[in-house]
Amino acid sequence: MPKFAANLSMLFTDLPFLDRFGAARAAGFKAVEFLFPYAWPAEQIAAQLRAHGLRLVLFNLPPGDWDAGERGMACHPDRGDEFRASVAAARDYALALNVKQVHCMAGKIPPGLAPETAHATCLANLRYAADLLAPHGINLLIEPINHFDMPGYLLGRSAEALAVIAAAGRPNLLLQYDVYHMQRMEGELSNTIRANLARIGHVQIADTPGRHEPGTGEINYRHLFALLDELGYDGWIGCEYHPAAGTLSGLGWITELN
Ligand SMILES: O=C(O)C(=O)[C@H](O)CO
Ligand SMILES: [Mg+2]
Repeated sequence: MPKFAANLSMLFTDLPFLDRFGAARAAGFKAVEFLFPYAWPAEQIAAQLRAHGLRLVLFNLPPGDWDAGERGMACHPDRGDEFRASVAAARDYALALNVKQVHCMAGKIPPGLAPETAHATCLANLRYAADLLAPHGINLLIEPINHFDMPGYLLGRSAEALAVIAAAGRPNLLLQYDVYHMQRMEGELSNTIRANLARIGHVQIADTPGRHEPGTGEINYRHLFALLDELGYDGWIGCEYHPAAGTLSGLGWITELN
């Protein structure tokens, strides 16, 4: 049976952030992930993980001004200092929270910038980040994100992200394969997973339309979970969906589809 991590940025959102850890454990999760830890001292989050016997498996580098619509800055040529500071901040939290994978959002292509320049900037920044994290045994992940939800995002298809990973030549730079985004952008889920398993460091799930729990839409998750098992995927699967009608009432898919 796959290992599922509760995404605390999308599940249990009726509770304050620090209360979501205990709720996830009570619901049966042994691991969690979320977008950003930076609004809380690492010690407060570590205390929640300890208190509930949970493992933190993923969070993101600081994304720039999220509320203003920024989604990372790795492809922004004029934000090098800020990017390097964001990597250091993520490294410090990852060490304090014993996290082995962090997600670097590539960013939206700045208006007027040639896409080739954005890609070259992103590549150089990812190499820098991967090298800073490697001595600590931390993987850096990049995730293609669908252009319906996030227009202008640099990486939209698995092939684009895999090309960046190949060009970077860093063994700790891996793919975050979000089944929801990939279904919306390209389909070919089984074949893509099968062909690229060695490059996939983390999987995330939601169904479409609606980005709700597995079983609510068009994706055959029973088939995909069996495939991941068959292929020997031993990473975590982040439950990154908006529950259709409450987190607890929407967890039945875990037993129904596995
Ligand atoms: O949106 C997603 O799928 C993610 O995983 C990012 O971390 C946040 O946009
Ligand atoms: Mg995702």
